Amino acid sequence: MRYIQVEPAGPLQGSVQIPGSKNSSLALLAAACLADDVVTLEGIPLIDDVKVIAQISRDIGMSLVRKPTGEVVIDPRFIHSATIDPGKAASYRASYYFAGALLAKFGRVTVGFPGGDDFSSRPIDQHVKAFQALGATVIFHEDHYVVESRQLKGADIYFDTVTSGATINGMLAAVRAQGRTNLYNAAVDPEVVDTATFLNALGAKIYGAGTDRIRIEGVPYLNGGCHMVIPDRLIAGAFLMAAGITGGRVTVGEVIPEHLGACLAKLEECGMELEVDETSITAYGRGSIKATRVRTSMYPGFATDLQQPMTALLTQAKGKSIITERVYPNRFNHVPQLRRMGADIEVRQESAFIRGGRPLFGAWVHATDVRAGTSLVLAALAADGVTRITGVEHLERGYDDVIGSFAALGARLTLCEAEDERVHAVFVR
Ligand SMILES: CC(=O)N[C@H]1[C@@H](OP(=O)(O)OP(=O)(O)OC[C@H]2O[C@@H](n3ccc(=O)[nH]c3=O)[C@H](O)[C@@H]2O)O[C@H](CO)[C@@H](O)[C@@H]1O
Ligand SMILES: C=C(OP(=O)(O)O)C(=O)O
Repeated sequence: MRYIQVEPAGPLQGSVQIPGSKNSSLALLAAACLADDVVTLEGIPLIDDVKVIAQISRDIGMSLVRKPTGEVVIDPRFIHSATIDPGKAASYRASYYFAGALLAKFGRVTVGFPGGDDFSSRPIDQHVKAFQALGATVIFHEDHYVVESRQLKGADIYFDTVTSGATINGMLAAVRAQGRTNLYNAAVDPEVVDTATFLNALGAKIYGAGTDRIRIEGVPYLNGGCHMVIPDRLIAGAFLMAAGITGGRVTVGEVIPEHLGACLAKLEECGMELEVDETSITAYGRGSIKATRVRTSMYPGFATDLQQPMTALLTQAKGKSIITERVYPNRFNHVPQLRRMGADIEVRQESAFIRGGRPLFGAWVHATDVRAGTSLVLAALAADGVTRITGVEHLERGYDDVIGSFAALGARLTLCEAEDERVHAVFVR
C-alpha cells in the first residue's frame, strides 16, 4: 500500500507553474472524437484520468500520442467502435463525454456508468435530458447505458439545474446535430468556455459559451486543429491556500486569475495578502488567518472543489468558521480525517462548523477523493509531526506530480510503500 509521508518543513516559499486543467482536459480529449482530422492539444496533464482515456482511445481506434514535447496528438479518423468499456468508464467521472461526442458520428454509443470521486450521489439525469431532447433514446442496463439516434436534431434544452458536465455534453451532442440547439440555464464555467473555444477552432458554431444561454448551429463536418487547455484553477487555488496555512509565500504561474475570482476574494477576507498579475498570483500567508463563512456554488461562485483545502485552511483561523456545501451537500469525507489530526469540526446537514486555531498533529489519514487528498496535504504541512496519507491513487487522478510540485516550494513529501496492509485497515473507516 502506498502512502505520502509529509514531514514538517515550515512555511512554503517559491513559485510553481500550474498544469493544464484536469476537468477541461477530460472534456477536450473526448471532444476530439468529433473532429474529421488530426487534433493537437497542448497542456494536457499526465494524470490517471488521462491515462484511462488513452486506453479507451486505443480500444475504439482513436490514435492518441503524447509527444516528448508534451503535446497530445489525436487522430480520430479511424475510430471503429463506439463502445466504451464499462470498467474503464467507471474508473473516472467524465467518461460520460464520450456519449455526447460519439453519438452524432456513430448514431449509437454504449458507455459504462461514470465513476470518479464518490462523495455523494452524482446524477446524470440532465445529460440524459439533453440527449433525449436532441432525439436520442437512452436505455440503462446493469453496468452501462446505450444512447441511440439515427439523426440528432437541434432543440431547446432547459436544464433543471446548473451543471457543467451536462452543459458540455449537450454542446458535444449538438455540434453535429441537424439545425439549431439552444441550451438554457447553462453552466458558465471556464471548462465550458474552453470546450466551446476548442470546438469553434475546429469549425463548430457555438455562440454564447460563458453565459447561461448557449446557441449551437449544427455543422456536418469538423476540421483538425490545435488548442491549449486552460490552467487548472483548482490546483492553483489549493497552492494559494497552502501559503496561508503555512504562513509562507507562494506564486502560482501560468494561471488565469479571473478564473479564481471567488477564491481570491475569500482569501483576502481571511486576511491573506495577494498580488495579482496578468498570469500569476502571489499569496502571502502573513499574520493570522481570520475565520469566515464560505458557501460553495457553481462558477463564478466559490468552487466545491476548493472547499476541502479551504476547510484545512480554516482549521488554523482563530474563531468559528462555517462552510456550507451547496453543490454536493454531503461532500465532507475529509472532515473525519482532519479530526484525526486534531481539527475541531462538526458537520451538521450541509455545513461544517469549524472551531479554528487548534494545533494540528501528524497522523495516519486517508484521502477518499482528490480534493480530500489536497485538504490533507495542506493540513499535514501545518501539522506538528509526521503525517501519512493513504489513498494516493485519488490524488493521482488530479495531480501528475503532487510530490514534486510541493517539494519545489520546500515541502517535505515522500511517496512510500507500507508493507503491512493491516495499517490500512485500521484507519480506512
Ligand atoms: C470531471 C469534472 O469536470 N468534474 C467536475 C464537474 O463534475 P460534474 O460534471 O459531475 O458536476 P456538475 O457540474 O454536472 O454538477 C453540478 C450540480 O449539478 C447536479 N447534477 C449534475 C448533472 C446531472 O445530470 N444532474 C444533476 O442534478 C450535481 O448533483 C451537482 O449538484 O463539476 C463539479 C462541480 O463544479 C466538480 O466538482 C467536478 O470536479
Ligand atoms: C470531483 C472531482 O473530480 P471528478 O468529477 O472527476 O470525480 C474533482 O476534481 O474534484
